[in-house]
Amino acid sequence: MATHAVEANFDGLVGPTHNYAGLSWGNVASKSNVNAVSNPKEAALQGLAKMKKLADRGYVQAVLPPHERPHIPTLRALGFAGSDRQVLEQAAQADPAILAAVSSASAMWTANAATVSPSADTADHRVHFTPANLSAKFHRSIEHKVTGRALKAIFTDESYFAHHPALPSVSHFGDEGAANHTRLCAGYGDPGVELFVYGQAAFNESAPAPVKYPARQTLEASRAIARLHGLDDRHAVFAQQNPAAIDAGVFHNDVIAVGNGSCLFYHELAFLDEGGVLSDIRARLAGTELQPVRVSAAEVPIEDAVASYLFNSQLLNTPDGMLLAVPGECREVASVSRYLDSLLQQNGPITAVEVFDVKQSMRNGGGPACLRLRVALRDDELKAINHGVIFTDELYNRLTTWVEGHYRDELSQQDLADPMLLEEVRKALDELTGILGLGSIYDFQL
Ligand SMILES: NCCC[C@H](NC(=O)CCC(=O)O)C(=O)O
Repeated sequence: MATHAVEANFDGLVGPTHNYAGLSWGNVASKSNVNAVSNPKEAALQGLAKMKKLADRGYVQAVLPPHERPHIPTLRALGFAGSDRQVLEQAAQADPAILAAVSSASAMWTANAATVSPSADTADHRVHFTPANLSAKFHRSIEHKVTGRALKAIFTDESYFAHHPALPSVSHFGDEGAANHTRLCAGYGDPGVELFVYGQAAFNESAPAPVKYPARQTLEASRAIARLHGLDDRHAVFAQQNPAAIDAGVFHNDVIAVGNGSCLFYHELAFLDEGGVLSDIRARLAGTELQPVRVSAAEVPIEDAVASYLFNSQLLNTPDGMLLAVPGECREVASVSRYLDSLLQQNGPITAVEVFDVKQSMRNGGGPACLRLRVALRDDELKAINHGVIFTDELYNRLTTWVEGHYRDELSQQDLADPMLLEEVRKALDELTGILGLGSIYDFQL
């Protein structure tokens, strides 16, 4: 009999400094909304509403905490000194771009928090976690330490869970976590095929690479993660992302493909070698047939896929098929809306579509799939985790009250220098670790 397991979705709770700083070259939405005034309260409530809707349908939903921002220890490491207030003041004066980078709420996109390999795939049969170094962007490269602390505070039992430090933080080992990793399997408890998608081979200068925008993930990083997690050749496939897709604004593979169970939903331009990817998966997938759902450029031009974030959807099992949880923007782009209608007529694995409003996050290039980290857990593993982060009606109510009490409904780039903001954030986060039962994970708490 197959082992029973579930997929738990760990959504990032949007932090109180959610703002639009245009920090991500290659991410079209981030660049085009630079300097817009954000609404952190609305952003956090939109995220909570998504979690609530999915929890209400019976999915195992959990939350990962936001990070401490602005991050004063990083500013100190860069030479700003004095009291916390003076550090802020100096940074704001000397280099507002640095202040913006250390103030980003980007840890909300937990698809980039880590790569997770379920125990059915790994050599020691534990669930393995490696926080992503996110070395391609300075504002994201400062996330992995606290991410690692949060994951260790949740997945505490070492007989079930193994934690690795992030890979060396240099471009050769650029790693963006689960956004470039998807798992195909029969059931969540069965051995699966982990598909690692990379943008570039770092140690081979003649290999194909994008020319306009950076490739954030390297083959060498993906291979290192597979080694660390104890995945042998039966459980890992490495595929190069189409460089042309990166140059069209597909900065992570989850902007152009998503997999769940035996289904791979993808755009024809997602991979450099589409046929090779499918046959590599098929050769390894046990107990089920791969069900590819391929979207052609004639149906949905790649620009429309990027503008709508069609593929940055959550693909979830339902009793009679799969649900595609899409961002609202999908109904605003004509080709995509038409495609979604036709998808439901196809008699394929995807049998339902539901729209989620995560506009605040979308304006920084993060859709429903970016906001969640998937962790497949056997029943005994699920039991072993710290349950303070599991979503219930009670937690939803507490977090909603917490957001309403601590978050601003407007934040501009100038506000990032406000010393009151730093105080508000620390007060809020200190309370949050109590609500979630995480102990001390932030630098200001240590
Ligand atoms: N998976 C979605 C990640 C989106 C994220 N955006 C940002 O960091 C934009 C932040 C800003 O521009 O203020 C990124 O590009 O890594």
